[in-house]
Amino acid sequence: MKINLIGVPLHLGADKFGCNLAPKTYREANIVNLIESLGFEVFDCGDVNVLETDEKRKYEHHPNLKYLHEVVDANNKLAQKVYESISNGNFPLILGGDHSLGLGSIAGASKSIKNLGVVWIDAHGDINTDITSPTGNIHGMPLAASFGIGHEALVNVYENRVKIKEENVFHIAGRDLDEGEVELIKGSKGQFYTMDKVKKLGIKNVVKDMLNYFKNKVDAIHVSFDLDSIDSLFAPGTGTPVKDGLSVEDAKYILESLALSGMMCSLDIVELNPVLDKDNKTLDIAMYLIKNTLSKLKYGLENRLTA
Ligand SMILES: NC(=[NH2+])NCCC[C@H](N)C(=O)O
Ligand SMILES: [Mn+2]
Ligand SMILES: [Mn+2]
Repeated sequence: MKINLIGVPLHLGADKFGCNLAPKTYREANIVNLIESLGFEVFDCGDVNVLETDEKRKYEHHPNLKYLHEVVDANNKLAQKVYESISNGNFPLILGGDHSLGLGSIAGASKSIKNLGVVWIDAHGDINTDITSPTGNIHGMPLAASFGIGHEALVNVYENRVKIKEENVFHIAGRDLDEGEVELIKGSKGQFYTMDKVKKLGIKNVVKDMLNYFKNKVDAIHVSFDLDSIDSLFAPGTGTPVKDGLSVEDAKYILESLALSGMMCSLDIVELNPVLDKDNKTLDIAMYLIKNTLSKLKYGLENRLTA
């Protein structure tokens, strides 16, 4: 198994410059060497090509889906890379970029894996639609679109089908939810462990619930990690920071437990904004989490084979 690095220099889904620079920042911080030092072979697939556009064309395709055409195009390309990586027996590590890239990751992973589970770790719900979104930023919509709720252009990214079952979604660390998102969660078949719930239960119990929930339920799990799930005090370098979030150790524990479970097939690390970061704090956290998570992947594979 190789690790496939896939960079997604996309910020149009966030409508804020900066997170498009993150893939370059990770490479300059020697992410490839870091992963190789864990004993993995790394193949860097390079960056997904993002179409050029400009501010004036934001609403060209839809009044509340900014840069719709460009975001969909980038996700179609990403989905193909993720699909190829997994179907070749490799592990795609997707480096964002804004979180709209979850559309493409999940589309690609769910083409290889029939019954895909998704763990979405995020201060935000990312379950808005063009109707409920207060901003029109597509990075607030990818999770809903993946389970079939939202504009058809997002739901049908890459392939005309709903990518995952709503009940296969496990969301952790929500604490900045919009009205429409709260409504959707109320009637949802997905699992939503908000920050309040995390604090009440403790992270160990959250992870226990998560692993039990997915046991015998899904074929594999795609993990989508938004760095703003971490408390903005520790991780200031994101476009939409929120306080009172996960500690770095909480995040580490969630991710390493998923790696050790043997169920994780792919991983997004999103929303690093190097322009907003302070002393590389957020970059360092991201690198630390990537290193620790991947270092546990091998044990996960063994666990899977012996299970
Ligand atoms: N991936 C993210 N950081 N999403 C932030 C979304 C913020 C807000 N809920 C919106 O829909 O615009
Ligand atoms: Mn997000
Ligand atoms: Mn977020």
